[in-house]
Amino acid sequence: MTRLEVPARGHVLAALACGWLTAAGLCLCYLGVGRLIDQVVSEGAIDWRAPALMGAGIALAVAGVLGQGGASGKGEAAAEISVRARIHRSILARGPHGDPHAAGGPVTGSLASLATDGAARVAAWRGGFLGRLIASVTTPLVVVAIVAVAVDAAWAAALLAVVVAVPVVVGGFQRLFRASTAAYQTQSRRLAALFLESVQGLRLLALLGAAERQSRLLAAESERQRRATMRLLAGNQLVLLITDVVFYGALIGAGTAVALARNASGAISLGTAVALVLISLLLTEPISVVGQFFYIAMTGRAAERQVLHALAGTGRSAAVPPPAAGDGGAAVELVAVTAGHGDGPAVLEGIDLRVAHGEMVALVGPSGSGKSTLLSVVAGELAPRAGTIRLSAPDGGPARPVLVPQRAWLFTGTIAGNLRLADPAADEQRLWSVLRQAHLAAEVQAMPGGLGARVGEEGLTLSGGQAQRLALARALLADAGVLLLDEPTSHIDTRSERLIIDSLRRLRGTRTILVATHSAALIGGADRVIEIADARAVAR
Ligand SMILES: Nc1ncnc2c1ncn2[C@@H]1O[C@H](COP(=O)(O)OP(=O)(O)OP(=O)(O)O)[C@@H](O)[C@H]1O
Repeated sequence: MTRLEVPARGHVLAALACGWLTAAGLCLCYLGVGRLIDQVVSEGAIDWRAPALMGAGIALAVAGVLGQGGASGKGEAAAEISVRARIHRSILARGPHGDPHAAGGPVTGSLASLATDGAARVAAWRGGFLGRLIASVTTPLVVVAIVAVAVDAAWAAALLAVVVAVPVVVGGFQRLFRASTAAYQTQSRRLAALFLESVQGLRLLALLGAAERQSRLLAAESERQRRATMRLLAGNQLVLLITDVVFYGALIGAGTAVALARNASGAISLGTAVALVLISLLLTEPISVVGQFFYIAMTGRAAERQVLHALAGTGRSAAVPPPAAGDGGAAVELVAVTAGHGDGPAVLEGIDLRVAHGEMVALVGPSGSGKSTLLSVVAGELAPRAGTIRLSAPDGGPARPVLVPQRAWLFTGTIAGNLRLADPAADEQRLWSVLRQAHLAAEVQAMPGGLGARVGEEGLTLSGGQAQRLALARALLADAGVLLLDEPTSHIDTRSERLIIDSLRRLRGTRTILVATHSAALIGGADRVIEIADARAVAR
């Protein structure tokens, strides 16, 4: 997996350094304790050096802990801002008209959830936790190195061997339990699929009189799932117990045994032996982060993979070059354009089309003939396989297209929020103006909260016609010279159809409009009708 670029490297290194500082401080403090014991035992008096050593050690450890907390917090904040900004840019790159279900790309709604929860998880892992994790895992090596240099090389060498052997033993135990985790996941997936199918086919099951049977099957499957869960939990508890016992037992036991042996042989004093036993407690530091590792790192890495996948999806669609500016003679000009989807056959072949400024052209043709494909190509969503597309403003500069897809996509939020996706700076006056142009102002005024009325999951359910007019208003707010409408009146009530057609009539002359449609009323309102048939465009 390639890694997500996160601007938290400095903070991670600072957290690592602070973790080491804490370990070094605690080593000093314990050595001070050892010295104090030696003084009391052998001299019966205490001079200033032992307490000074302890004090200095505690000060270093406190500085390390505070510094690590600060660095982790700052790293997490920096990472979260950066990841969230990249996802926001990716959402904006899809545009207000972006098809949330564009081929191969992630659903825009899931991008929004990635930008909130996903970004926080990635940040907690890469910005906040990574430095602490590396510090904890490497603490035993730092401690062993300090002891080797400053106290007793033999104790350090013996403990180094144990420090290296323990993770290997624990890893072996965990591998033994991997099979039970896999079995649990398979069982889980089977139950989820069964539930989903039962809910989707509920009506059919009832009609067939099979609902009772299916519910008994679900109950049996749920019981199997419960048992698998309990087995997994029991297994996990055992792994945790073994891990704890092996880590604590081996490290503290070995640390104590070697220290006592060295003291018995006269190599180190009693105080130093006690200090080494205390220091061996520091060697168990990695175990303190294992639990957090599974939660923060696993969920963070999973979120990171999703973010990378989502951003890669945007990269592909952003690779479509924007249509070139023309000479100003026509608003839209297609020359010998050939286009298709993926590796499929060409849907459009050698299309030549000129649309004048302010003209409204209806694209007609049988279903599947390529009307939507043509609009995607003009919108810059789909790169043509051959040919040229030019969009120009009346003054000769480049013109911006905006596409309103067949299914109006509304985000959970307010009416104003949905409109402002097209122009975040638009004031209320402009919002009302585009709503009036789309013949939706009166209905929004009547909604509780007006522009602040909530739509989507926790709010009002707009009718298909209202949603389509809101999408049209949003496109008008984008202030694009070329308006591309994909079947704006299909699947909506006749009143909404009439209102949309009237809106488009009023827009004629001010915007260049290409509208793919089967509606006779809409076709009747156009300046010109172009039929797409056999992959070619023919005037009708
Ligand atoms: N994302 C896609 N991937 C692969 N093939 C596609 C994709 N979108 C459209 N097609 C294919 O391209 C052809 C033209 O489809 P298109 O949607 O452009 O037709 P249309 O004229 O707009 O149809 P309708 O009137 O039903 O909306 C069809 O054969 C369709 O199956």
